[in-house]
Amino acid sequence: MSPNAEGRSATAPSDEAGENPLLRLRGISKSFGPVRALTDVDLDILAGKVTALAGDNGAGKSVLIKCIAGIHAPTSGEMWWDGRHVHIESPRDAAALGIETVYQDLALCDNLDIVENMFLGRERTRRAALDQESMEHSALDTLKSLAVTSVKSIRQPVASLSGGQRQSVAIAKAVLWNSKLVIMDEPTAALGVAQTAMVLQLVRRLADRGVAVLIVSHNMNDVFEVADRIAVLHLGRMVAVRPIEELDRQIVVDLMTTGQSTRVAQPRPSRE
Ligand SMILES: Nc1ncnc2c1ncn2[C@@H]1O[C@H](COP(=O)(O)OP(=O)(O)OP(=O)(O)O)[C@@H](O)[C@H]1O
Repeated sequence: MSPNAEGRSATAPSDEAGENPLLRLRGISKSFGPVRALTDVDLDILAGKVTALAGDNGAGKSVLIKCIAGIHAPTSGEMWWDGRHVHIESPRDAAALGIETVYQDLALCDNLDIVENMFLGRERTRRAALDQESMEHSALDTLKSLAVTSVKSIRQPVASLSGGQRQSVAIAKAVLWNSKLVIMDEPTAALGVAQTAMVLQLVRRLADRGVAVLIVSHNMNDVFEVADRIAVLHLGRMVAVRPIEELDRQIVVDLMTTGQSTRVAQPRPSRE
């Protein structure tokens, strides 16, 4: 991760809402040869809030999260992390800042058990040997702190876990490593009703601990269940970033499909 090119101590432009975002994106564009995947995208990601990233197929959601995760380099645009100008040039840079991305199928290694997965690449050692006891304790404590009680043994290979349990372990891993921003790509896409509810509860708990969560989802029920705010991409442009109270499903669908909506949100019961 390099400081900004000019070496200036740039601070982020201030936000209209007066909140200091954990991550601020301004003017992010990304082209692949002649294909313009993102155009001039602005987005603030706030600690303690779930931001849902919505958009039709091909709108640019994956490209945007990959720019944040250090997989794609934006063609232009700027990013601030906690008020500091940054260039995230690799997944390692993203990890060093505290950004964890949970991809639907790639989050865990099937052949390893829960503890091994949670400590993969960051194993604890004691007297030149793996400190299994300490890793088991920490893994168990973290799962308990998130009220994940459905796994039988933390020494189970993750291949034997249900989809919801796998997502839970991936979320617990982010908590264990003190991630500040957790990006989740379609976390409930392969899950049934009960498991979806469990994972959404965990997403909420993550945010309630002060973690910023960015969740990509096509599922409007999930989005309205868990998100505090929704950002909508349309053909690579950010057409709206609004608190959930100002939106309803029809507005989000209008924004996703046409890039605009003239509707006013219908009042609905609060989530509490
Ligand atoms: N590596 C790449 N090379 C060329 N074009 C790409 C590449 N990755 C993405 N694109 C293009 O960028 C645009 C945005 O793609 P992206 O995958 O971000 O969409 P998405 O919103 O995630 O869609 P979906 O919901 O279908 O996953 C698409 O037109 C896509 O074809």
